[in-house]
Amino acid sequence: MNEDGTSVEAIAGEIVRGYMREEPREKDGMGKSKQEVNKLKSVNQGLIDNGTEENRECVGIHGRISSDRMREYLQLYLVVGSVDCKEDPVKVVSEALEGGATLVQFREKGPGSLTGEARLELAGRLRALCHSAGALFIVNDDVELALAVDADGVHIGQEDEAADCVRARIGERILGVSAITACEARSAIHQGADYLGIGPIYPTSSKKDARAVQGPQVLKTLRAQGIAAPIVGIGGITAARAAEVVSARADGVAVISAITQADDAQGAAATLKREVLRALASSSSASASQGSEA
Ligand SMILES: Cc1ncc(COP(=O)(O)OP(=O)(O)O)c(N)n1
Ligand SMILES: Cc1nc(C(=O)O)sc1CCOP(=O)(O)O
Ligand SMILES: [Mg+2]
Repeated sequence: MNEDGTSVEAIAGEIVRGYMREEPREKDGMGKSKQEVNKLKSVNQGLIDNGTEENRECVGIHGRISSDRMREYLQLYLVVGSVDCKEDPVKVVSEALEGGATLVQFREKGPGSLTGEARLELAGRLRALCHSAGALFIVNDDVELALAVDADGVHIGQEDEAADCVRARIGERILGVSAITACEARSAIHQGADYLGIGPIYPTSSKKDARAVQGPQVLKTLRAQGIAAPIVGIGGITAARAAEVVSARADGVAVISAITQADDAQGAAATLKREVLRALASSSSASASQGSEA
């Protein structure tokens, strides 16, 4: 509850309704024309429109997201908070979406991060941007914030609230869980995870309390141990390393610095996306030719 007696949910509702009322509009908050927004949507395949039936399918009205759909959204996953960005986070996210990011996680944590209404407002703003571009919007750690801004889902780690409790609180929204062992992965899936975040694959400077570096081998090992769930690799991933991560059988890559610290966030996202798509195509043609030899 705020000092004036308004609840966080009420403020969030107003913010989110404000964005939803205004869309679609001739120009969005970033000054994009309808044509530009449509172009963004076509960059992001598997599209959702804010407030349409197709959008609701992704966020839980029609049941949990399918694994196939989840895999598509994991292709280029931007994890972002205001402290990660060299520039205005709204600009960074907008450019990343233009470059082809398919999912954005709002991870507003650490020294200097936003709190209270500013945090809520930024979350609402990024959610609206993501939906305008046909991307998903997920909140890190904070279930209350995710529900307040009507996010598509929540990402939690092994040290956060238990996955089954979060699943109960978020209904059919998307649940992502961090894991590195097959035991953690199986338990997360059993408790309702829709995808797994596996890392750090490489050394990272973006998370001070990251676990030991795993290398891409962890992905192959998990697959060999029968973990078939949608997986995104995270930690130290750059455009030069993205193909290696996907070839090790991740469905996509999650990055902070490769986009938020780039001079050209759109270009960085586009290059990452191209590498991911190229690696996915060559993995699927390799498995098709293995199948035809069998
Ligand atoms: C996609 C993705 N994978 C892993 C993480 C890390 O989550 P967690 O271990 O809970 O650490 P914090 O991000 O909360 O510091 C993630 N955020 N996203
Ligand atoms: C948020 C996060 N989680 C990690 C994990 O290993 O679970 S690594 C990480 C930070 C990723 O940032 P960058 O792309 O800049 O390395
Ligand atoms: Mg966490």
